[in-house]
Amino acid sequence: MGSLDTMNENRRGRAAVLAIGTANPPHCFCQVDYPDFYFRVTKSHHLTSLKDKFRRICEKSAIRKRYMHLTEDIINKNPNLIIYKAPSFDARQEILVNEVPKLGKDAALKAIKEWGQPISNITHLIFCTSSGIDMPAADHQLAKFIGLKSSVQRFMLYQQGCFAAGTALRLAKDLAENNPGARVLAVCSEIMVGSFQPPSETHLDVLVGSALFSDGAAAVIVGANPNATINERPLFQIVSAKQAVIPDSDDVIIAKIREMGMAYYLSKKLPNVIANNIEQCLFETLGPCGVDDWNKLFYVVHPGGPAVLKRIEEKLGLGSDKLKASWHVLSEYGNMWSPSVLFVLDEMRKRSTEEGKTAAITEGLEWGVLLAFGPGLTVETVVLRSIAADSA
Ligand SMILES: CC(=O)CC(=O)SCCNC(=O)CCNC(=O)[C@H](O)C(C)(C)COP(=O)(O)OP(=O)(O)OC[C@H]1O[C@@H](n2cnc3c(N)ncnc32)[C@H](O)[C@@H]1OP(=O)(O)O
Repeated sequence: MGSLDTMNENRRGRAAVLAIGTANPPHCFCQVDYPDFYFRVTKSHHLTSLKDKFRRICEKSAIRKRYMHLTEDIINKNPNLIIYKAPSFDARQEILVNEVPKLGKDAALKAIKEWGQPISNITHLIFCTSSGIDMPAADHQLAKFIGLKSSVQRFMLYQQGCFAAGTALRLAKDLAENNPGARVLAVCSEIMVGSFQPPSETHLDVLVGSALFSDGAAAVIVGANPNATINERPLFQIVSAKQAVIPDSDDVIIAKIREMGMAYYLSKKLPNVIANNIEQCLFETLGPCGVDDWNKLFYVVHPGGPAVLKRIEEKLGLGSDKLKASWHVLSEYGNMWSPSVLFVLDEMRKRSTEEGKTAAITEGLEWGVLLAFGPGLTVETVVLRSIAADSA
């Protein structure tokens, strides 16, 4: 691992995550109760074999609970939401353009509180969502909600799916390292009202998404040269950030925005395609530093689904606890798309605090990697260096 230290050169001036905040809507659904709820509110009782299949998927999902903005009341007020392919775009949009920035605000305010600096010190805003689309966009709404100054430089990343947090960290790193004094607020916020569909015998992938997807938002503050005199503390340095597209995988995740809302398709190949290509992404990033034992890193992996995490563990030969933060987020929150991987990052540093480790991550490891993936298939590989609380 010695040559990873070459990545440590010029570490002054390198961007770091300075704070993390997360938020969920108030309604919590227990996974064990969800099949009854889902088939009742969509008036699909008669589809008994589909319900049995959905129950099997829920049982295998490794999810204990999820949070959702969507309630029975909202569904009753918008009856087209439960008719497969019925035009319902306007009703979905109405909810999303209002709620996505609000949920983002809750996460952003938590991150800002932890950071402890005045909101006026934020110089850049990155907002990511695949839930709803409007102009002025969700970044503008969030800036108003939290009172960002009007000179803040905004970047809106729409429709990147589950890899968007990796893209946001990559962009935040560039901004923080190339604009002296920059403090970047990056927010990912998703609400599944756009993708909610009733069970359909002709579109079985809907059962998978309905069992896994959930709502959440996460925010980070990123900056270089943290100012210790005002108590700015780096949690994770962003050492490098790279995007790659897996060849011939365009058809593995598809999401089409249509009058029926988001029509998504999840190939059964997905867990294997990701797992078969993840080592190449790690080699390209960490191979030149001589890293060949993947167990010497800590992992912040998008909890796309249990099969995805299992296949990655198998392919990389990881010990059974290496992805435990991802499994935990999957269990307690489900797959929230873009914010998921930032929930995992948050979980990592919370665990280390509880376990009294000196480094900011479990197992006391200094070097780690964040892996976020989504449509394309696109993989974001972000190398992180954990900063020990006592040496920050
Ligand atoms: C949005 C983004 O940008 C990024 C994302 O995160 S997209 C979401 C990525 N995640 C996925 O696609 C889910 C990956 N799959 C899984 O995690 C698991 O396969 C699972 C939870 C769905 C099922 O668990 P499993 O241990 O594989 O159980 P398994 O018995 O093989 O499958 C259960 C049922 O689901 C069905 N199933 C699995 N994957 C399916 C798919 N993609 N489409 C339709 N049905 C599927 C199986 O056919 C099976 O049906 P039967 O019980 O009738 O035989």
